[in-house]
Amino acid sequence: MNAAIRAVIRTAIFNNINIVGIKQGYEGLINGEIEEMNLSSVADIIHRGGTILRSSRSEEFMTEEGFKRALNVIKVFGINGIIVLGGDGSFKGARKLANAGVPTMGIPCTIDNDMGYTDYTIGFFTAVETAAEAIGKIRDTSTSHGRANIIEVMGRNSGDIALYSGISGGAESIIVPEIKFNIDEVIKRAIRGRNRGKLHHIIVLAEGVGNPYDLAEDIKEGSDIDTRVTILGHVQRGGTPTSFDRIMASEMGRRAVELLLEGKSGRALGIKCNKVMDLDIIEALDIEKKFNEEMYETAKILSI
Ligand SMILES: Nc1ncnc2c1ncn2[C@@H]1O[C@H](COP(=O)(O)OP(=O)(O)OP(=O)(O)O)[C@@H](O)[C@H]1O
Ligand SMILES: O=P(O)(O)OC[C@H]1O[C@](O)(CO)[C@@H](O)[C@@H]1O
Repeated sequence: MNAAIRAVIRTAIFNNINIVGIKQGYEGLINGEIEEMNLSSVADIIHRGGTILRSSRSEEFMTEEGFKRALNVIKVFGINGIIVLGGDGSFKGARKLANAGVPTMGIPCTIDNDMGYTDYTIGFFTAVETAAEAIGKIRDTSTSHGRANIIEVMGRNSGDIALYSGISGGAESIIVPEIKFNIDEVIKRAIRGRNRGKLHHIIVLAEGVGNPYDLAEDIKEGSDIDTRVTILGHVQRGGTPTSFDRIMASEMGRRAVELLLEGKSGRALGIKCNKVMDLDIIEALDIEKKFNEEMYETAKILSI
């Protein structure tokens, strides 16, 4: 996210526009936590994880009263345009602001990659990299002990982190919310692997599909293979961003400012076939995220 903040601020300054940073997302907007930004405000952050502006989940912004307060702060601070960095929840807020007459742009920043209108969201590949690295490390101990290891990754309702990190990490099974899973098939794979001399066994589980500890019990019972669980958790939300994330963030950040300068509002930035694009934020939110079943099939074929 920092790379996107840097791109927005530098592009604004390049175009001689005064720019402020709103701290803590919509919560900070309501409370007037707003700071003047300059070239140095974003120095030395392109390679840092997290966000210098910090983040929050704001219940208040979703109330009529809270939203009115936000509009008032926008007026008081003389803000003529807002660039929202976040996932679909943040975009719903951005759409509301645009409908209320505040020129608004949305840049997709979420590790979940759960926004249907864009191929990728900023942060996703960094989370995948972290998960894949963890899988590699767990695979070493899986081999040493001859165990099965379940690694639960994040993604809310999206299985993309599980799918991409599972393929990168050579997982034997990948369990995602989009595809109904069959425990017998998972057990069969574990037994098949063991019978042909495989020492490790990696199962990547997307959060929310099921309890990883129950799954471990079932695998142990069905295959007689000792099975351990690792829940990766928030480690996936930090760390040095990948170059691809930084590049997407830089391109989208620049474009978001330029679109505002062109007088546009209510647009969602995204990436399609390696090109930065934008479309109406209402349309963007209506596009359903499609799970990449072909890629899932690849994972199944390769882990035979
Ligand atoms: N329907 C809505 N209308 C107005 N504002 C909303 C709406 N949904 C969410 N928001 C605002 O956007 C904020 C961020 O949304 P949310 O917590 O869902 O995260 P997100 O943007 O989807 O990103 P993440 O991927 O981190 O979950 C919420 O805390 C809330 O203030
Ligand atoms: O950090 P919190 O508020 O518990 O939210 C966790 C959720 O946020 C995400 O990390 C990003 O949306 C999801 O993958 C996860 O389900």
